[in-house]
Amino acid sequence: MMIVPPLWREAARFPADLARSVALLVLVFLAHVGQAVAIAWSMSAVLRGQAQDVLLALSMILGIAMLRLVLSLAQASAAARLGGRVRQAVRRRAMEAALVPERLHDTAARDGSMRASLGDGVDGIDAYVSKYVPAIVQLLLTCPIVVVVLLVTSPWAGLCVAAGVLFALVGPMAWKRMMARRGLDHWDSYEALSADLLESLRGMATLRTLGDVSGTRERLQHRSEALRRATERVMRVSLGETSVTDAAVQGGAVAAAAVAVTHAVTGQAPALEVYLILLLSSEAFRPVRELSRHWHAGFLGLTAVPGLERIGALSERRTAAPGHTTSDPVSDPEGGPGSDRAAEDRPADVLRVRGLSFRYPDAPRDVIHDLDLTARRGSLTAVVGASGAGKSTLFDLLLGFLTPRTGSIDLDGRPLRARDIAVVSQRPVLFAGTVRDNLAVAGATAEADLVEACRDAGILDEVQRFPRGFDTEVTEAGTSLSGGQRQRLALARALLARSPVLLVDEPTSALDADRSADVVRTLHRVARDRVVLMISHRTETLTGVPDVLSLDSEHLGSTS
Ligand SMILES: Nc1ncnc2c1ncn2[C@@H]1O[C@H](COP(=O)(O)OP(=O)(O)OP(=O)(O)O)[C@@H](O)[C@H]1O
Repeated sequence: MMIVPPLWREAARFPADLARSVALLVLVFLAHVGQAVAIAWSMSAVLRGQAQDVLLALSMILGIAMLRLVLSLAQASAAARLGGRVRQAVRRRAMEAALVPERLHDTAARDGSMRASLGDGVDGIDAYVSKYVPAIVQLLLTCPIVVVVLLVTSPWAGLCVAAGVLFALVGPMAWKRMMARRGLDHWDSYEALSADLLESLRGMATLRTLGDVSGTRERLQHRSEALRRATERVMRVSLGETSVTDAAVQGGAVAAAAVAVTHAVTGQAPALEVYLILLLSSEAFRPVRELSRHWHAGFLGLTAVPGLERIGALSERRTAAPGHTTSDPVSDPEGGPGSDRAAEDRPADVLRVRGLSFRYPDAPRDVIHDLDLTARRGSLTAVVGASGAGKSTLFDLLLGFLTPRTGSIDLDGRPLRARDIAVVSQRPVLFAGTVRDNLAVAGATAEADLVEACRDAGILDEVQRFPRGFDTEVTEAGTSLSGGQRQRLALARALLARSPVLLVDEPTSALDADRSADVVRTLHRVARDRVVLMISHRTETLTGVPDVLSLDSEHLGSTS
């Protein structure tokens, strides 16, 4: 028996569904017992030559069989409902825990592991909760009743069955720890293979360029081999568990049958009792056999728990990456950076950063130290600095993805909120869907707005040349578009957000000189209506920018 407390808690979150599933399972079991009693009665009636009783017993058997069929169907449906609800709740919590800005800086997080936990891990929990938990409860409720009935009918037969049930339950516990260890090893191997595979697929271009495709294939084959070995080890344990359970069940049933035969031979008990002992002792082991049948379900659930706990799917509270908090000082309570669809058309005048300091966990010193910065509506503000100077960190602080150690970030004298900001990153993310879907992430969907934003971002002519215009499908991660097109589409999306602050990280890195000049002109124009802060590595983009701020190793100082 594998009792996993976190999974019992998941089941207990839906007490009505759990109770319905267990109650129906118990009723199905009682139907089996009723049928066994009716069979015993019919057989003894045959022996006694009482045709009327035989007919009555046979119709009872038939009636109970029909009832059992209906109950079994209802039970399967109740179990599926319970499993489905638990699965949905766990996935919801996993999404809440995963889609947080802190994850951006969680250096231990691997997307492939997350995918494995959300897919097979959650399925494992469903199986445990919908099949294994009700089977345990059923066993605990029903086995003692049948054993007591048997003890009353024939103490020896009752004792044989009780010993068999106990041995079937306690026997496999002898290697419980080994079972858990092998299960977790198996899960770790599976997670590692999933994560490596996903990263290899994403990095295929790099692997090809570096000529390491075959090396990666080999590494994945090693992983796959490790998973195969782990699976075999698990199967061996499973075989052991099944053998012990089977031996206990068969041993108990045979011993009880021997007692029944002895009664029959010595004439100690009437035929009805002998048949009852034979049939009930078999029924007493039914819950044990069912539990054993769901062993795999229980095991899947058991192994999925650590992965799901790691991503915070088994607790209501959001988990933060190590060293970070889930609080968001630059956004208001309703609007975390994840809920920041910009809603405000109202322009703001000045973004002011005062005394800002930040240090990465375990880093020896601040990456941003006592930083002051002012960016105003009306003209473009650029931030320059050597690689590693902290430009991206500054943006992450402004966006609320990181929590400053000290300092404040204000917009027109009030704390900056995540929803005040639209952002164009160096490697903008586009999602699978149409061009329109990708632009609609920012909120506005009116055709005229899309056209205007795309024109401003210098992408309109290309979108209009696409076979289906705004309804052209963009493949996952925008791979069907060029780097420059992705960047300009992201700029259009940011313009549509109409946020009072626009952060742009090197907006021209993927553009040719003409396009680059166009985009910079657009930014100058946009900066008349909102605060625009631009990270720049290219000096040509700084032409005409009145405020160029240089981020040196520890603080920001104006060079303009
Ligand atoms: N998650 C992290 N954990 C620890 N240190 C980090 C982390 N992210 C960045 N750093 C460190 O912080 C410093 C600033 O990094 P940041 O990415 O902000 O620089 P940057 O100016 O944007 O560089 P680039 O121009 O190359 O993009 C670097 O020394 C970097 O190694």
